[in-house]
Amino acid sequence: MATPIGQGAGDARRAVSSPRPKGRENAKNTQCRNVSIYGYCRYENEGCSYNHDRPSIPQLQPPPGQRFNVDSPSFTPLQTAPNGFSSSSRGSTISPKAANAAVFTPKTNKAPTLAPPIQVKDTSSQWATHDFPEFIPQGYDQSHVVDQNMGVNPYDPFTIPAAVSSLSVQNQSSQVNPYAQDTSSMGSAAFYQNNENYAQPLQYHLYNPLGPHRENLLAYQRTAHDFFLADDLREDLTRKAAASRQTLPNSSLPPQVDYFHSLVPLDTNPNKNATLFGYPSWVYKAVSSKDGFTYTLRRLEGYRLTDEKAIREVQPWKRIRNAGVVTVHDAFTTRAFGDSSLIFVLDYHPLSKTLAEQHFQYAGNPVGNPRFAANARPAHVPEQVIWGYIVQLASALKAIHAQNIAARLIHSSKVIITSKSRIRLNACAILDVVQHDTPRTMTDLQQDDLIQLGKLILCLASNSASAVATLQKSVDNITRLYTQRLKDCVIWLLSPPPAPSTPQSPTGSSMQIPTKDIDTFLTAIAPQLVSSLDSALHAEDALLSSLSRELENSRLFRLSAKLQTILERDSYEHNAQWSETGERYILKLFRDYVFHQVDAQGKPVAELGHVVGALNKLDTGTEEKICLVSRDEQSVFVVSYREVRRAIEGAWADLMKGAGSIGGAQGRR
Ligand SMILES: Nc1ncnc2c1ncn2[C@@H]1O[C@H](COP(=O)(O)OP(=O)(O)OP(=O)(O)O)[C@@H](O)[C@H]1O
Repeated sequence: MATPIGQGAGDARRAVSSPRPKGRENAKNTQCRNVSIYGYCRYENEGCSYNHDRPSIPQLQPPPGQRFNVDSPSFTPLQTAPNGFSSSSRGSTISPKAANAAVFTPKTNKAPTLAPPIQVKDTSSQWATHDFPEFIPQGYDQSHVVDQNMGVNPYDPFTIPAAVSSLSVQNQSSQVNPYAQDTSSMGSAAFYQNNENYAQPLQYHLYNPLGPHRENLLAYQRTAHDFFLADDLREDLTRKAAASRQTLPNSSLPPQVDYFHSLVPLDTNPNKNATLFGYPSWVYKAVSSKDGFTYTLRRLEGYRLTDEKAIREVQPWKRIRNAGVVTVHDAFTTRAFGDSSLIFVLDYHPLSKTLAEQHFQYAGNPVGNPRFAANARPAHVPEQVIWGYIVQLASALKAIHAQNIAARLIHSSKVIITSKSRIRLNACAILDVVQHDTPRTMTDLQQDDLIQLGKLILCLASNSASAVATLQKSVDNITRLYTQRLKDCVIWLLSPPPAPSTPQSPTGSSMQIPTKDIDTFLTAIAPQLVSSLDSALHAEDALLSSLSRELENSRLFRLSAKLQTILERDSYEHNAQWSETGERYILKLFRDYVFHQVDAQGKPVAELGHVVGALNKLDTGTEEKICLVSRDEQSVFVVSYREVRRAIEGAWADLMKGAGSIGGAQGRR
């Protein structure tokens, strides 16, 4: 435990090598002030001249009138169950005498918190009637024997580690402990308690970042990036979160549209193009009062529903769950906008852009889209990106055609980019409702999907939304910047499907004409599928790695929260353990050590690396020692992280014993 090393101040960050206390002539008559709570003076072997009286350690003796002999029951440790408790079943090798002997009951100063009830035969056994000396295991480091006068907990081999006892408190009160560490391996932890060779369970060593290591960098050379989520990813997620929370007070939009409220327009283009749907369309973000989630509402202005069956066309779309399709949730008509409008409820993907906004100059906007500079030229789309789009759209079409429906609208303004190179079809189900009475067959519509896909790829490869107007020329131009394979792919998609009848070859045998459908297309682009899958797996690895950094943050946050929950509580102000000589005083000093560092001139030091490093070492419970200095610089303690950790766990367990509920009144104070 904490070893006070006397008066004097020092740099709290200084490596610990404190001078030996000076002796005095009559020091032997004076009780050493450097004795730790375990009765151990670290300078004793180096000639400390103070008095180190300790209580004598009783040795294992037979009770009076008895001698140990071969028939004496030998001490056999109870078989330890995986949970660390002694098993009640005894081995068959115990002699009958041993079986009749009283159960060995360790004498401790404090009842163990979690020990299972031990049955003591109190009448028949002489062992129970005599004052049996305390059992000291061989090889036990006696420096841990406690000086009773120090008033702290003695060493007790049966004491459950604080972490376990806090667990027990948690279990007893059936509360969820939000600060609890993973206790899945506590069974083995209990088994190895106080063992010299005890290795910390693996979960305490999770913070083991692989290189490059930044420890040797100076504070100003480090960035928060070293410890937390990458800046670009964090900013992206934060901006998306902010966008999805955005509201528009005082807007002229209706406050309520069916079960949606808080409408915010996503459409910044006031010039509506009615050619795609046959109606001008508007897009809003809105919050559902059914589930509180944010959705996208696409409104077709001026639509009048004449046939109830039309709106039921949305049903099969609700079943489509594909990463390349914006999920359709519902459709309804409303008069909330002062007209008769048709509303489609879709998933909301914050800050998404359409392919047209991303890759083309906004052709339909004479004023110029504010997101693009007036003279901005669209950048050339790399072939790898185009293949990525093809694979995603092909996968979406596969899922759609498998449900015996068709996308019907694959257009650069109706495909959105939701994150880097991630696209989704965004106008599904709309034409199914609006053109409900179309005479076209499903096969025809599905064939048209492939042609529309070919046109979209052609536009992307030509960097122009109007490339389809000069189809042949645009196709010929593809090979200037892209491979022949991409050109072949576009030509195949644009070409009409083969005739349904199987023609006869000149020799009279039937010829196999390849069908034109999404399955054939997927087979043809198999190499691109593989490379796309590889890219997706790499992206997943990168995200998982980022996620693991956040995992550490949550662990450290919980540890820090635990520390702050324990410290500075009114109810503990007059508690001896928290006094300046008490066992838990070091927790206050440790808090100062971690968060209130000052330099030699007394100026605040705010070094994130130090905070993260110290909390990690605390969580791990390393044996590394640190020097804690009181604010008045009159007391200096040398403690290991392990000791601080134990003190925290003990204090936390005490706190939880008195807590009504962990998140309750006491917890919130
Ligand atoms: N599901 C969605 N989630 C988030 N944003 C969306 C969603 N659907 C569309 N948006 C955004 O709304 C804006 C308008 O979309 P819209 O489909 O109306 O495109 P547009 O270019 O305005 O086409 P049109 O000229 O046909 O109106 C775009 O910036 C788009 O990114």
